[in-house]
Amino acid sequence: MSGTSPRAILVTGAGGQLGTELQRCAWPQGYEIVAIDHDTLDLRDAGAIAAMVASRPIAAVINGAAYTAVDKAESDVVTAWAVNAMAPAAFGEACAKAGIPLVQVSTDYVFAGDRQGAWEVNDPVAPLGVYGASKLGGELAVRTSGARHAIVRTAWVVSAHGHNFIKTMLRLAETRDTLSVVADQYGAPTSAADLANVLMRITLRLVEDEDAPTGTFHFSNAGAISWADFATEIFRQSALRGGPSTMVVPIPSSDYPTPAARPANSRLSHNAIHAAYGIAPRDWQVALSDILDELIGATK
Ligand SMILES: NC(=O)C1=CN([C@@H]2O[C@H](COP(=O)(O)OP(=O)(O)OC[C@H]3O[C@@H](n4cnc5c(N)ncnc54)[C@H](O)[C@@H]3O)[C@@H](O)[C@H]2O)C=CC1
Repeated sequence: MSGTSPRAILVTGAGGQLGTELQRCAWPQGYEIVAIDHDTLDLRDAGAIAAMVASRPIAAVINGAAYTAVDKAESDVVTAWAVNAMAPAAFGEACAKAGIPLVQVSTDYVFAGDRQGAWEVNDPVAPLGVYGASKLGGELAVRTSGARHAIVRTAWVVSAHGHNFIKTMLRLAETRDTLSVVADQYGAPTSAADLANVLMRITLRLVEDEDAPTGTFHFSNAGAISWADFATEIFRQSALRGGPSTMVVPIPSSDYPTPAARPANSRLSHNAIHAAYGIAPRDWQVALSDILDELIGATK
């Protein structure tokens, strides 16, 4: 690409789990990642979003930022909707105007989680709380914006950075002999690094191929477990590395009340993303191992 300027991909949520991994991805030569966060652009400001997209040539937007404080959202409805619904609406409008694709990240929380099996992309949505409802608002805004788009729903995002279940478990294990963990909510963890790679692949296709598949897709790592199972495996693999470990006591969600209700079943089907993009996730245990390698070190 010598002599031509690189194609810029605007990434929001630069300091978050996903944004961090998107910056670590092996983007092909000729691409430049413009990763932004609060300090550059407050997503509550729709006008600033429009100005940002119009301010320079951009090849695509990946909107990975979100108001992710699920419990806090229950009492901070306006901010949750501003960041999770109005900002995607502004990106949708701006991307449609600029004629560039938009990749929007969404969540299993758009589903009620009230039946067995893995959720397909067209299954009925029925969010249980403000976070899920506001993310669904974002999906609808993007879908109707006129921008060429991919909406990628994910769940249980974990990585070596930021706030997530793995880091919380390891921290608590340092000081506790036992740990009570919810055993009646099911899903599959998603490595932020694996998700970032998938979003990179989709974004590159959308930029380079006008006929690339658009619409709604699901991505998580492969498997189906409860949070208690997840914690048990974290401690098993951590102990192998000489890291913190403790005993997991499985409890029902009713013993761990939270302001926001969570879906009991968060399993996401990979049928759509496999059919459209040939993407098949690796097992969650293998992804967990990579994260623990980074957090604790390789197996002793
Ligand atoms: N963390 C999880 O378990 C799940 C996350 N998701 C979705 O995946 C995506 C990525 O999540 P994570 O990386 O885990 O989130 P995170 O909480 O680690 O990062 C969120 C990012 O959004 C930015 N942000 C929030 N409000 C902003 C504002 N007003 N202006 C500018 N930036 C703002 C934060 O500064 C941060 O960089 C999000 O869209 C989230 O809704 C979906 C399902 C589960």
